[in-house]
Amino acid sequence: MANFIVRINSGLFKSSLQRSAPTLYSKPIKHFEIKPREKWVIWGAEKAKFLDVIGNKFLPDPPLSLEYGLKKGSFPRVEFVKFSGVIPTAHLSARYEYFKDDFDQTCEKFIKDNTAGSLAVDYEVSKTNRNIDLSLYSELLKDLKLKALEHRWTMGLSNGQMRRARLARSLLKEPDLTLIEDPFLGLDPSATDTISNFIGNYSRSCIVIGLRYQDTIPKWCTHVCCVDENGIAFQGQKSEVKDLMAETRKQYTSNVPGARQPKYQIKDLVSRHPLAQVPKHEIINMPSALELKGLDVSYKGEPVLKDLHWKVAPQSKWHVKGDNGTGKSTLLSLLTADHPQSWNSKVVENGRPRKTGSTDYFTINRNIAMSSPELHAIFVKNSRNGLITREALASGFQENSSNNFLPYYNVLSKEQKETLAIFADYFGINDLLSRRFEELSVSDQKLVLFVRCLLKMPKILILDEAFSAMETEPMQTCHEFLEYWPGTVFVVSHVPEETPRCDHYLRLISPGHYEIGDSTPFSRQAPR
Ligand SMILES: Nc1ncnc2c1ncn2[C@@H]1O[C@H](COP(=O)(O)OP(=O)(O)OP(=O)(O)O)[C@@H](O)[C@H]1O
Repeated sequence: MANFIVRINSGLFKSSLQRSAPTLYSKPIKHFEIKPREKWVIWGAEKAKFLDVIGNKFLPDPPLSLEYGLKKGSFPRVEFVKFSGVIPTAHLSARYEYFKDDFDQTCEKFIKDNTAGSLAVDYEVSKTNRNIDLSLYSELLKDLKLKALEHRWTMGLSNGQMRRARLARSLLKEPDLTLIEDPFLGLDPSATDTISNFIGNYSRSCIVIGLRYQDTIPKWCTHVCCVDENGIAFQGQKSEVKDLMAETRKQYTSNVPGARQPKYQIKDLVSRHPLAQVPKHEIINMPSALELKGLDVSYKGEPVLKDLHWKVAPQSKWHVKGDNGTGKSTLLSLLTADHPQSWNSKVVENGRPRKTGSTDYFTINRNIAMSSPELHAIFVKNSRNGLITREALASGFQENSSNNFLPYYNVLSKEQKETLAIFADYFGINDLLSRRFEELSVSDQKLVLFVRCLLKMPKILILDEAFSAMETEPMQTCHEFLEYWPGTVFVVSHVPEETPRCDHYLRLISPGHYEIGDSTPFSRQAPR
């Protein structure tokens, strides 16, 4: 067996066999090599593309310029762990409506990934004949803190829980090379430590992770490869490239003045919001935008939210905090009526209790817009059918549903088209409008989803991990914009740098335990 895991020698890469197909980078990659026991971080805005290169997703030219150090004749076993949402295709409502048949598998089955079945029938069909190493299975469950979730339904896992399950599922396949993009996004600090320590100590597969310029490089990392649109910018042992990294980080994470030169100003955008013209004294006298009067939510008798009292004034900005699995998404899905227990007189909107018959899903959602990992996953999936960015944005005007992808731009009124154009200009996404959503960088996709949820001028804006995976500059533009936004805002975010300024916070701790308070600026997170 060769003494390397993967190696590139003078390779150009293409996405198609066609002669005229453009190459991924203008110049060949001279040399890149990962040896056993090395722990690499692929670093920078173009990390996803480079992970795909070393994961054999592009065609190397010449063919042997990309090699895997395996026994002759065997295929490289490469696993990609991508965390774009909960189970792809699961909209929030599907997550909470009990066990639609496409998704009704337990966490154990999801991780073992060798049979398919449905609650509709009482037999299962084998998907593979691979042998599952049951001792590895138990080890992964223990190390990734999944034991208690083993018999739970996969659809009901929170984002953080699902990430750990996905990682276990990939590693159980005993890959030679495991590629993980942004392994820490959306994780609370203790889950971040769990996953980071786990990856650092794991020795049964070579794990390579992709991180953004602004991310902290984990202590266990031995080598860094910085990539940009031209390929490898620099690479080497972490200690050798330390200074280059500091310089690069400074360059990319500071605002580049003049890079975006919008024709419009924030006031031109927010003045379109119905609350923008309402004087302060009238806002103060309005009923609460939302009030929870002792809300309880449980799953099969297990409480998640218990006796929750919460009053939200119009125009206030809230940071909804809490460790993975404490019920943040459950709470938000209740607000958007995606949760079966949403018809609850303990939920009071604008002074009116929400009882069955008193309002409906569409009326509620006329005033709410959101960006969330679930929605992101659905957009990526839909864009495989050709959804372009302009249409992705236009769908933001759909009054009643965040989940409608039929072409809509041509149906928009003149005023709506103008709003879309002004927002696209301000956020610097004009050049993306005719591109397919799926082709955009993850950072641009997130930016488009953010802009999309502003367009219908919602009274309530829900930003669930809306800025994770966004590059610093566009994120700062969005945060600055939110300072002037006249609607009520709920933010869910685990990372201080990704959290826009909020006036208050609600911290969910455990069922029946929560804290409400005024936000203070975040202290910076301790490095991992
Ligand atoms: N349909 C369901 N059936 C059973 N349990 C569920 C269901 N939906 C959610 N849960 C459980 O309820 C708890 C709260 O989940 P929720 O997704 O609301 O947490 P969260 O705070 O948003 O987590 P994260 O930060 O990881 O996104 C979790 O333990 C989750 O496994």
